[in-house]
Amino acid sequence: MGEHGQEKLQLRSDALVSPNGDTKIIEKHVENGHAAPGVNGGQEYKRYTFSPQPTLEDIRRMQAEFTDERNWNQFHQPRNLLLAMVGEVGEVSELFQWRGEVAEGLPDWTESEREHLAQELSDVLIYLVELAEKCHVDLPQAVLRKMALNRLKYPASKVHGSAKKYTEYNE
Ligand SMILES: Nc1ccn([C@H]2C[C@H](O)[C@@H](COP(=O)(O)OP(=O)(O)OP(=O)(O)O)O2)c(=O)n1
Repeated sequence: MGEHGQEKLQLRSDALVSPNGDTKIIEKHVENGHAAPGVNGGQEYKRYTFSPQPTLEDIRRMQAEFTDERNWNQFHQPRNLLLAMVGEVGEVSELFQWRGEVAEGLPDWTESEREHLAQELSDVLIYLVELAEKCHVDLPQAVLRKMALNRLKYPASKVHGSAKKYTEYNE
């Protein structure tokens, strides 16, 4: 591939599709060097990826240590954990409310707003993982089973490019 071709490829991999469907070239949407190829509306772009650690089991164990050290297990029954998680979801919602739709990567948010969001999303995850533990749901395996079901319910060949719910598709 010539120099020109490489430049085109670079531009394409920097393209991001905004919520209204326009493809934009943006300067910064992947941080910490994590990136994987993705597809959005037929366009290739760098998909944001996570660090591999901690695993869900790591998070479950760390939260169990946190609650044991404080003798808080007595308060952490399933219903309380569910209410705590929903409360934290509300805190995430507060960060988004009245701002209108935002593009992937939250380009207009300050570092402090991003950190606040990271903290609130972490609270949701921590309570979700502990809720699953206390309900004896093996969350990593349950997710695999559920994703297999989702693939059966929404075959890519049938639903490609459509966001309709499965009940809206004619047999
Ligand atoms: N009884 C508790 C209280 C807190 N936590 C842990 C899990 C959450 O990650 C975090 C929640 O702490 P807060 O209830 O203080 O909530 P925030 O951190 O969101 O603070 P604020 O509500 O002031 O934004 O601490 C916990 O496991 N059990």
